[in-house]
Amino acid sequence: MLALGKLLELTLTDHEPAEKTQVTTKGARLRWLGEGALEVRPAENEDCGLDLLLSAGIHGNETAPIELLERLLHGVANGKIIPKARVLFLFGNPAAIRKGERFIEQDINRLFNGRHELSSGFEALRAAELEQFARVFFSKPGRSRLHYDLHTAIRGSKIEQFALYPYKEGRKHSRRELVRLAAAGMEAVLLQSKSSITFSAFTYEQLEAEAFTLELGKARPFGQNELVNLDKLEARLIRIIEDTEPQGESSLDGLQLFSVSREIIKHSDSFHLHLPADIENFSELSKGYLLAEDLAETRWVVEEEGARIIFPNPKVKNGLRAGILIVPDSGQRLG
Ligand SMILES: O=C(O)CCC(=O)N[C@@H](CCC(=O)O)C(=O)O
Ligand SMILES: [Zn+2]
Repeated sequence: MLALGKLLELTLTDHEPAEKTQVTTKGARLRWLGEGALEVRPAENEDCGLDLLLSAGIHGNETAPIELLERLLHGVANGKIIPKARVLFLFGNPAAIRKGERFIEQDINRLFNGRHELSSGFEALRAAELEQFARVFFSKPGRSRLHYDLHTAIRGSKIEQFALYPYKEGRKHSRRELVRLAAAGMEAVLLQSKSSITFSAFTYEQLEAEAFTLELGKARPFGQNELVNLDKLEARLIRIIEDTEPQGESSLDGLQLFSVSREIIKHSDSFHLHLPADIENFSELSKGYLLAEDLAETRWVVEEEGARIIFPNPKVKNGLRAGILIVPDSGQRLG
């Protein structure tokens, strides 16, 4: 196995490899770009024209996606996967991965799209660095751009694997990408309805990539992910990397669509969320339900028909989202 194929080991031991570029037996080029960042280039004349960014470990305790990227990279490094796409592998928050924590000082996934400039500390610096890796990677004109930012969730979920699709004014969500996600095992897609400060929102809004946050199950420590079944996603990612996806797929069967109705923002320490601590993602909330209260008599009451809650978290810092209210979507506005 080429030393650069062991990106996770290098990252966990905070080690800089002596050799920064290596070539696989199949002619693919691996290039170490910095901590937790490795670019794969297909052999000469093999390039299918796709630039694929795969990130994981934006939250350090979300290990199943990190293990998945590690398997893919091993496959490339030992010649079992023959890349036709350019691929950038990124482990988002190395220090947090080493500690097995979601973050050290602050959540990196709230520091993109310029937010890092308003902050300080190493997570702000890392967010700027991740933006720069992505910006350089997606700077080649005339190529397709795809970004999957892989996560696992804090709590259990009625729908285990789903994607969040960022939003940009004037840009339509792509039906074709949803077909791809369905084939990759995603059971639902949440269409965002406003700009955001996450990594996938940055690559979608600023770098013209098709970009998604993928939620793949419940977060557990390394080696304890047997309940997170990533077989379908892994098989699809290998097909994307090798450019062997089937032609003419069009089915969205089994894929539920939702749109984001509102983000619940925690404004102060007085914020109180009226949900049981063990509530699952996608739990339904009835109209009229008092979901949360905050200072100055702010009340969050469910007004939407068919509303469900995801990512409820009253422990976030003030000013950040403490949950997302979603509603079923007919898919009529897909492009
Ligand atoms: O389980 C939770 O509450 C959070 C899981 C998680 O990390 N989700 C991402 C979603 C990013 C997005 O909105 O695209 C996050 O909160 O950063
Ligand atoms: Zn996460």
